[in-house]
Amino acid sequence: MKIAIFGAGSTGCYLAGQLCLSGFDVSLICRPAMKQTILANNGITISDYQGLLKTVMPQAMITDIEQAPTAYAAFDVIFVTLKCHQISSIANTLIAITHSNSSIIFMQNGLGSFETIKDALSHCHLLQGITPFNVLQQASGRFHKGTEGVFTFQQNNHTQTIQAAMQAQGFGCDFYQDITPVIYGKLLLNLNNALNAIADLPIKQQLSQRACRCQLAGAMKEWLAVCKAADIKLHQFTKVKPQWLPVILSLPDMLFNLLAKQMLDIDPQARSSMWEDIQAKRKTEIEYINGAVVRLGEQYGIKTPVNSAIVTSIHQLEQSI
Ligand SMILES: NC(=O)C1=CN([C@@H]2O[C@H](COP(=O)(O)OP(=O)(O)OC[C@H]3O[C@@H](n4cnc5c(N)ncnc54)[C@H](OP(=O)(O)O)[C@@H]3O)[C@@H](O)[C@H]2O)C=CC1
Ligand SMILES: CC(C)(CO)C(=O)C(=O)O
Repeated sequence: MKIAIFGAGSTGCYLAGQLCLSGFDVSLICRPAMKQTILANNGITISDYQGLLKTVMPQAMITDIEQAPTAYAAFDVIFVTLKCHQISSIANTLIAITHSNSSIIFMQNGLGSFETIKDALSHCHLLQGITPFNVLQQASGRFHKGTEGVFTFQQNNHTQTIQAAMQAQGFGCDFYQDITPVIYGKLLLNLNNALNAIADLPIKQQLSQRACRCQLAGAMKEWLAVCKAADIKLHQFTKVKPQWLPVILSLPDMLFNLLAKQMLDIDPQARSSMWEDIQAKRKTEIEYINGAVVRLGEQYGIKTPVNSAIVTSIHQLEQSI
C-alpha cells in the first residue's frame, strides 16, 4: 500500500512515523524546510509521554507536487494533515495523484473544512479521521505526542489494513463507521485550543487554574446546548460523559486535581495546536472551532457569547503578530 501524507507538519509527521514503523511505504508531501529538517536529522523522530523514541526515514519527501503532480505514481491512501484553511486549494492535485480505488482521509479538527472540498472530489473515496492527542514539533526533527489517545479513522478496507498493521506494532488505532459523533465530540475538547493559546501556558498548568477551567466550562456548555438543540450525539473521549465535563472543570482546584489525575494522562509540556499557530505567527483554525459553535448556535437560536468572545480575542492575537 503506497501512502502519502499531504501536509506533513506536527500530526502528519507523527502519523508518518507510526506508518513507517508499521511497514508501509510512506511519502511526505511537505514544505522544503520540513524536508531539510528531516534530512539533516537522518529521519523523523517520534516520541511520546510514555517513553517511545524511534527514528524513521520516509520513502520520499515531495516538495513540488502542485507543480508536477503527474511526475508521481498514484497513491493508494492519502492522509491530508493540512490545517483547515489549507484544504480547499488542493482538490485538483489530489485528483492527479490518486486512482479510482484510492482513499483520501481528512484529519482536520473542527467543522467545515471537509465541506470546502468534498464536492470537488465527489467521485473519490473520501473519509475523515481525527488525531485525539497533542503533537508538538520539537527541535531536531522530533515530533512528541503529549497526551493519550490513538489515531481514529472512518472505516473502509484501507483503514482496516492500516489498523491491523499499526496494532501489530503496539500503536493503537480506532475506527468507526459513523465518524460524525467523533468529529463533534472532538470539537468539545478543541474548545480549549484557543484558550490555551490565549493563556500561553502548558495545558496542564492552564487547567490547574480554576479561572481558566471556568472559561472552558462556559465554552463547552454552549456547544453542549447547541448539540442538544440540533440533536447531535457526541462521542465520549474522556472517562466521564461529555455533559459532565463543564461540571468537573468548575470544581475547586483540590477536587479537580484529584479527578483529573484519573481522567487524562498529559505531558507537562503539551500545548494546543492553536498555541503553536500563534507562536509561529500563522493563521489559526478559530473559525472552524469556536467559530463553528457560534455559527451553529445562530442556526439553532442558542446564544454563544463565550465562544464569540474567544473568536474575537484570537482574531486580535492574529492581527497583533
Ligand atoms: N498539532 C496537534 O497537536 C494536533 C492537530 N490537530 C489537527 O490536525 C490538523 C493538522 O494540524 P498540524 O499537524 O498541527 O498542522 P501543521 O501546520 O503542523 O502541518 C501542516 C503542514 O503542511 C504544510 N503545508 C501547507 N500547505 C501545503 C501544501 N500545499 N503542500 C505541502 N505542505 C503544505 C504546512 O506548512 P506551512 O506551515 O508553511 O503552511 C505545515 O508544515 C489541524 O486541523 C489540527 O487542528 C489535531 C490534533 C492535534
Ligand atoms: C489534542 C488537542 C485537543 C490538544 O490540544 C488538539 O486537538 C490540538 O491541539 O489541536
